[in-house]
Amino acid sequence: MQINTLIDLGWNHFFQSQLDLTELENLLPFRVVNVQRNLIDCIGLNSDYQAEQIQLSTYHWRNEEPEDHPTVGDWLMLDSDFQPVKRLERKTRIQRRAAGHQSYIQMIAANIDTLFITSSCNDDFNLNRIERYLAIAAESHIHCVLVLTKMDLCNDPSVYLDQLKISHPSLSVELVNAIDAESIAGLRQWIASGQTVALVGSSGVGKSTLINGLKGSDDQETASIREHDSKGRHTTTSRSLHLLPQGGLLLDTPGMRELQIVDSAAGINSAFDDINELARGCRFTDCTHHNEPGCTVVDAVEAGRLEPRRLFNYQKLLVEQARNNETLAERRQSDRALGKFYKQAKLSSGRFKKGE
Ligand SMILES: Nc1nc2c(ncn2[C@@H]2O[C@H](COP(=O)(O)OP(=O)(O)OP(=O)(O)O)[C@@H](O)[C@H]2O)c(=O)[nH]1
Ligand SMILES: [Zn+2]
Repeated sequence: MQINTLIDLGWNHFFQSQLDLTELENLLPFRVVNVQRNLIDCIGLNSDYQAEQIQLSTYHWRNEEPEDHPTVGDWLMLDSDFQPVKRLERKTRIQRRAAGHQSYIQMIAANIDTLFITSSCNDDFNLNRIERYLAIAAESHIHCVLVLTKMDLCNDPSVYLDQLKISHPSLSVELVNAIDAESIAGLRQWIASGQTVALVGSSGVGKSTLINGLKGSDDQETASIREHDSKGRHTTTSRSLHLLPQGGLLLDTPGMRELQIVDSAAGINSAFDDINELARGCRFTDCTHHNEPGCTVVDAVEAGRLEPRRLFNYQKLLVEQARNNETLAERRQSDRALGKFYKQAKLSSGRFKKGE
């Protein structure tokens, strides 16, 4: 697609408002489209308003924390020699804390507007996994759309749609055959011009098929951008941020594809706000909703107003999150507590089943 304005690359008021007049006049915003080892590819408009791809070294950020290094989706401000001056604050961020290292945060992607949680209409469909992705997105207030693929291979998609209606009545769901261009056309409503969408989901659900379908066969994004680096060499790298022919951008990196761990309790609590709402009535403020007296969450499960599966998944994600944020020494200590949790959870689920 032709890049005419920065808006085509996802620029908006949030980024512009971080600059003063002098910076606006003298610096060029470039968006990071790929990061490999010590090299960063970014696209922006040069001073003649021509789209240009630049390759930078990460040297400028050598003394900064890993989370402050540029990641795919970031906006960088460059001077007229295409040298980095600063990185703009991120609107949203997907990050991962390296297991066992409380301090090491690795950025996976930045400035995603919408997350396509991809699942197929078969055995891959798993509400717990969908909730895990919802919690990751909630951590950074990223809007989610559930894309259910392989509808053509499924006799009765209503089996899945009905489950979603009960568990997640307000979640937007798109049922598609990822191989069929007409079928995926409806997804475009979620990828408006200047919007950045990322895909997550298990291997084989159809993420690559969707990306290729949305990009279309006439892949002109390479042709319309001049490639240039500081040494004037041309570079060809496969990008992680793709410009779509109708506008909008698709972010696809191995890190996004492997996304598993929910990093913050805030994300989990926000994705399970119904449980938090119920928990306000619990007698104890630190109620774990297992077997404490006066627990309104357990009451809701027993009364059929909350799925036991959903409560268990919430508790499991919180335990996992806490464990991921521990140092190795703390982790050994808490392994015993984790065993206790599973025992307790098993007892509770047995109790719920009896009550059904
Ligand atoms: N019939 C049908 N086949 C599909 C659909 N979506 C994907 N497939 C097929 O499923 C297989 C896997 O699809 P991919 O797009 O490679 O899956 P992926 O999610 O990118 O997998 P990873 O690269 O491992 O993450 C391919 O053979 C696709 O052609 C669909 O909606 N209907
Ligand atoms: Zn409780």
